[in-house]
Amino acid sequence: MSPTRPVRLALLGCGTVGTEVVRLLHEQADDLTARIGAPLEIAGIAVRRLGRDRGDLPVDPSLFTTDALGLIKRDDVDLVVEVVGGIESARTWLVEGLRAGKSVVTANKALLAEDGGTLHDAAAEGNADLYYEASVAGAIPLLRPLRESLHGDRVTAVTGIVNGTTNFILSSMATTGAGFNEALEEATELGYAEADPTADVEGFDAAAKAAILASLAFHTRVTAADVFREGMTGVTAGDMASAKEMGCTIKLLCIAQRRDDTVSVRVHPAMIPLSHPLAGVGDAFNAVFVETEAAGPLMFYGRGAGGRPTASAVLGDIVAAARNKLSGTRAPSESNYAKLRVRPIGESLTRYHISLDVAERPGVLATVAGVFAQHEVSIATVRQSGRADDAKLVIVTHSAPDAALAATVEELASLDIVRSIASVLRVEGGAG
Ligand SMILES: NC(=O)C1=CN([C@@H]2O[C@H](COP(=O)(O)OP(=O)(O)OC[C@H]3O[C@@H](n4cnc5c(N)ncnc54)[C@H](O)[C@@H]3O)[C@@H](O)[C@H]2O)C=CC1
Ligand SMILES: N[C@@H](CC=O)C(=O)O
Ligand code: NA
Repeated sequence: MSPTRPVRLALLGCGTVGTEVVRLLHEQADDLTARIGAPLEIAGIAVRRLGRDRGDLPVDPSLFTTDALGLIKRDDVDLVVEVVGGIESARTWLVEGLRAGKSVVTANKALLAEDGGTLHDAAAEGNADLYYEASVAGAIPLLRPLRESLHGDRVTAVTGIVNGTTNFILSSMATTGAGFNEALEEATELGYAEADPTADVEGFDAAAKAAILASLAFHTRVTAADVFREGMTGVTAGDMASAKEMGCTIKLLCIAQRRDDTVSVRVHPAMIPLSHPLAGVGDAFNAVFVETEAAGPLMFYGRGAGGRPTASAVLGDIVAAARNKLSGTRAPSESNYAKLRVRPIGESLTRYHISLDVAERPGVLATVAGVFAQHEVSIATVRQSGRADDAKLVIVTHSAPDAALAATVEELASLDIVRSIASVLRVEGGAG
């Protein structure tokens, strides 16, 4: 294309992120033109409903259309920017655009984690770019470092807080004692939550991000179905209080680890010591540790959710894709040569914090300890409190295969002397 002709983009979606993309395109138009070497122009904006009052959004109303596919197919569209979300329609749009040689910028982690392979294949077919920095950890530049800067190194682990909504809720529960519903409502108002916040609180959103991170880090296609997922709706005020007593807090973590030629990828709430760097990551902030063989530990921190921070990442990708268009080049394509086996959760090494209500009579502790021994799970600490019917045991284990820990908990639950299992939490980072 001629360097003087504007680069024209089809914007799909004008919600929390889409409106901020429009604003940034408007506010930074001159700088963007200088950085790209040609102006960026919005060719059209696909929305669900026409005629909605969009306040002071700096855009010509005639650009709105409800025909996303028709917009993508237009000859004057160079780039497709998708900030709608969801799977089916988005997949159709993006595959159509990529196959036709239109580069794509998307924030859609759900689609990338479910069927990223189809998008990457379509990008290769159409010789187009597929950028998705906003899909994981919002504004934080994380995917480009994994996709480019660290390609001379071997990543061994990626651990982090990658969901802003749940971090906002857990931080509120830990610091102000706010209730779950109240904190979720506030996170939704602030534009952090997904259209269906179940995706946040049940860990689906973090699991999608974990799959994307693991795919990039380990040069292996990892999908959401490969990720062990447990949400944070089971975390109670009691768990938080118990964590506090032990000098810990609770965070929803994404953990992807390489061991030999296998990887494990999991998302679950975990107890971590207050001295752990992730413990201090509050509000809707995200933080991700990347450990590599040569570089050692790297930490990425910033805003993982919210319209404007996410739009920043989208704009960065738009600039990269527009520059490539103008110079007739393409970003590095998908790297999935390693094809490592994904280990099931049962094979992952974890530690458990188990809180039990038990009968207070001689031999109870020995019986409980015997169950751990039988499953070859070693106990790190035991605390007993209360008397008579109120006796409570808090046990923290050493690291063991998750399957052995789960079997231990199952057997404990079946004992007469165990009145109830008050909580089971995994432990990370030396807590306990
Ligand atoms: N809000 C955030 O903090 C972040 C969001 N994302 C992702 O960005 C994407 C968009 O998220 P939000 O802006 O928060 O969602 P949103 O729900 O605020 O916006 C989506 C917009 O798409 C529109 N839409 C639905 N169906 C459509 C159709 N057929 N044609 C055209 N428009 C249609 C909706 O009316 C809505 O305005 C999602 O994939 C989300 O996972 C990624 C990172 C952060
Ligand atoms: N709902 C997500 C938005 C960003 O990806 C979150 O809360 O992190
Ligand atoms: Na990012």
